[in-house]
Amino acid sequence: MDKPLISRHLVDSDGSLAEAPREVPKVGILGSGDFARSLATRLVGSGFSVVVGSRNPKRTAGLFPSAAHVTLQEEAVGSPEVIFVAMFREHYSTLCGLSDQLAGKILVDVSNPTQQEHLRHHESNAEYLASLFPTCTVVKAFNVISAWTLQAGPRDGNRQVPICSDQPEAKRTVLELAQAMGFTPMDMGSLASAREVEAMPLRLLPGWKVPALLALGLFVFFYTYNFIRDVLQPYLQEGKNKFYQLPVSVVNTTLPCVAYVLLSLVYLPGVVAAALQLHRGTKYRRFPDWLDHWLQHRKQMGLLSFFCAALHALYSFCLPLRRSHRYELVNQAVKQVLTNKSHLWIEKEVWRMEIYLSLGVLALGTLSLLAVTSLPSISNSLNWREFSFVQVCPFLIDL
Ligand SMILES: NC(=O)C1=CN([C@@H]2O[C@H](COP(=O)(O)OP(=O)(O)OC[C@H]3O[C@@H](n4cnc5c(N)ncnc54)[C@H](OP(=O)(O)O)[C@@H]3O)[C@@H](O)[C@H]2O)C=CC1
Ligand SMILES: [Fe+3]
Repeated sequence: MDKPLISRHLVDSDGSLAEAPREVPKVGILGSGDFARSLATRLVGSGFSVVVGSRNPKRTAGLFPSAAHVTLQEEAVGSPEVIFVAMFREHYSTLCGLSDQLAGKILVDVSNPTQQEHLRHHESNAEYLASLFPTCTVVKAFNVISAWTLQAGPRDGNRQVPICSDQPEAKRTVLELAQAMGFTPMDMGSLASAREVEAMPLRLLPGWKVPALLALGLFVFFYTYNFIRDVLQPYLQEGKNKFYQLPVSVVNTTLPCVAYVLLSLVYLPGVVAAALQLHRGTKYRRFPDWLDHWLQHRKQMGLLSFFCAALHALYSFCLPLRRSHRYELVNQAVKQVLTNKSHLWIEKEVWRMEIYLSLGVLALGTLSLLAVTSLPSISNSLNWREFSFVQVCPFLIDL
């Protein structure tokens, strides 16, 4: 995305281009790492003029979109009112030489501490930055957004950006900036909340409670149904004792049911959302809360669906290991010898197994390939892997 998507030119009534009356808002970025690059790409794409401050602009300029101006730190902080500090906490103090140029500006702290750093420091990174630059206004924002999401663009699931600052005017400026970039800003109050905001990405498995409970509920429901159908009914009606099937067979029949329902719940909200947009005739209105929550849980439901499908594949490959299966095989072989008929060669079953095996190997191969190719993005986000998992789920469920 080299050029701004939002043109700053206006079209006159006669069709000719006229200059926009407003100046292109300029945003500064200090740092030239992964986050800075993705941020610059998104800002340029959202119509902002971007100036990047680097210790070594010659080396890093080629990594940024051509519309972004990459220069030395001291030159970059001159004109923009809003400056993103895309650096780690331990390097903040190296900026102290720029204090005079930075005076009166809005500094946006995007940093994320590690678990150890979070426990070690009692004040948040944003408050530390504010203490180093008392003449600036520090706003905490964008730390929950990965470099990958910034580059790929916000999705329904992860577009919320918590923002906090002690200065309402500066906070409003950054809120508007986040909105212009396609995110949904969330006002978290004063800078004292920064510690809480910085803890957000550290929370393990956020948003897993509802999908996990849903998967458990579905499992209990389908397990009970399969138990009644495959075990209880034959016992009551024909006196057959099939209770040995409870740990493996019934579980294995239940898993794909759960996987399919979860997978359909991953795709369904997208369809509902599209239908709602068509009905409303616009895509610029908020979805109702229930749909928003549902959309936000798609990643977790997709991964749980994949987990159930993978478990089903594993169980299916282990089925022939059971003693009961060996007994059935021997039983059939004896019958075959006695009746002199080839009962064991059931053409349909043979083909079924061949196709299952080949699909299984294909799915495993694809998964390994995806795992290898997604390694570079692992540090950034789960999104790509979520996409891959959801795509391969139907293959695995069919096993
Ligand atoms: N990567 C991500 O997905 C996310 C990152 N963040 C936060 O963004 C910030 C930057 O992260 P990221 O871009 O991944 O990190 P990188 O290591 O890729 O980039 C850090 C940048 O800091 C600059 N820098 C300035 N002074 C120093 C110094 N003394 N020593 C080393 N580097 C220095 C460097 O730019 P130069 O050499 O040009 O001066 C360097 O490119 C961090 O605080 C991180 O927590 C937040 C959310 C997500
Ligand atoms: Fe199956």
